[in-house]
Amino acid sequence: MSFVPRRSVLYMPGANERALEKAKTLPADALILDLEDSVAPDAKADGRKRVCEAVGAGGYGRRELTIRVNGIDTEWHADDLRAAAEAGRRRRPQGQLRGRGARHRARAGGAGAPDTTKIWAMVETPIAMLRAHEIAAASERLTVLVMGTNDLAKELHAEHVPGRAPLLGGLSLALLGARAAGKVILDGVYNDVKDLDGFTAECRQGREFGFDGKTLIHPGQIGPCNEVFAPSAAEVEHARKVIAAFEEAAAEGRGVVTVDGRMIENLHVDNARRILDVDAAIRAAGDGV
Ligand SMILES: CC(C)(COP(=O)(O)OP(=O)(O)OC[C@H]1O[C@@H](n2cnc3c(N)ncnc32)[C@H](O)[C@@H]1OP(=O)(O)O)[C@@H](O)C(=O)NCCC(=O)NCCSC(=O)C[C@H](O)C(=O)O
Ligand SMILES: [Mg+2]
Repeated sequence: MSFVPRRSVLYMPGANERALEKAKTLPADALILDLEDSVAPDAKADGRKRVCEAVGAGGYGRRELTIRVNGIDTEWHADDLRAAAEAGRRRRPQGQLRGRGARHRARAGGAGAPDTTKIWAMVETPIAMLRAHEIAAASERLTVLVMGTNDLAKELHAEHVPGRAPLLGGLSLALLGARAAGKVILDGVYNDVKDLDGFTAECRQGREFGFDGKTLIHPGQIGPCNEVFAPSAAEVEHARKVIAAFEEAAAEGRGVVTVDGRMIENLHVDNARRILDVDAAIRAAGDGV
C-alpha cells in the first residue's frame, strides 16, 4: 500500500532528551526532530548530536522520522546536513526537513545527503507561497511541504486570529503548489497547547482545505488531530455506498447515479476509493505504534 498516514506530525526540540525519549511512546504518525527554532544557538551542537544519536539508536517503531536542519544561511546548516546524512546512513531517517534555505529556494538535495534521503521543505515566507509549485516540483526526493504559519504570520505582519483569515491566501497557494506537483502537504502548528477546542477547530479547517495532516508541538494535540484527519465511520460507509451504487449503474451502462440525492460521477468514485485507501492505511498502521 503506497499511502503513508501523516495525520499527526510532532515537532520536538532536538536538545530535549526527555521529549526524544517520550516520543517513542506517543501515537504520532511522524516526528520532526528539530534543530532549528526550538534549539538555542548555544545548544545547537549538543542538539545535533542528541538527535543523530537518537535516530541511529532507533526505537521509534513505525513513526516516520525527519530531522529539521538549520537554514542554508546559518553557520549550522552544513554540519546539520552532514550529521543528518550520517544518521541516515546508520538508520535511514525518512527525510530531512530543510530550514530557511528550502523555503526561499526551489532547490532540493544538499551536500552530504545520500541520494535516497527524502526531503521535506518548510514553506513559510511570502515568496515560498508564491513559488510553492516550483519548490514542490524541484525534486522527486522532495515528498512533503510543511506550512510554517508562525513565520508566515510574522512576515505578513499578520495577527493570529481564530479562523486564520490573514493566512488563508497563503495556505491556498501552498496547497495549490503541492497538489499541482502531486506532493503531500502538512498544515502549520497551533501555539496554544492548552486550547484543545481551538486546536480541533483548526484541524477541521485544515482537513476541509485538503491538508494531509497537521504539524504539532505538544503530545496532547496528537489524539484530536489523528481523529480529525482520519476518515470517520460515516465517511467510510458513504464511500462504500458510492462505489457500490456507481458500479451497479456502470453495469447497466450509466455513467451517473445519485446517492442520498446527490449526483455521483467517476471523480466521486475516485475520491471514495482514496478515502478507503486512507482508512485502510491508518488501520494497518494501528495505534500501537
Ligand atoms: C510547548 C512546550 C514548550 C510546552 O512544554 P511543557 O510546558 O514542558 O509541556 P508539558 O509540561 O505539558 O509536557 C508534558 C509532557 O509531554 C512532554 N512533551 C512536551 N512537548 C513535547 C514534544 N513536543 N514532544 C515530546 N514530548 C513532549 C514533556 O516532556 C512532558 O513529559 P513528562 O516529563 O513525561 O511529563 C513543549 O511542548 C515544546 O517544546 N514543544 C515543541 C516546540 C517546538 O519543537 N517548536 C519548534 C517547531 S514549531 C515551529 O517553529 C513551526 C514553524 O517553523 C513555524 O514557523 O510555524
Ligand atoms: Mg518557522
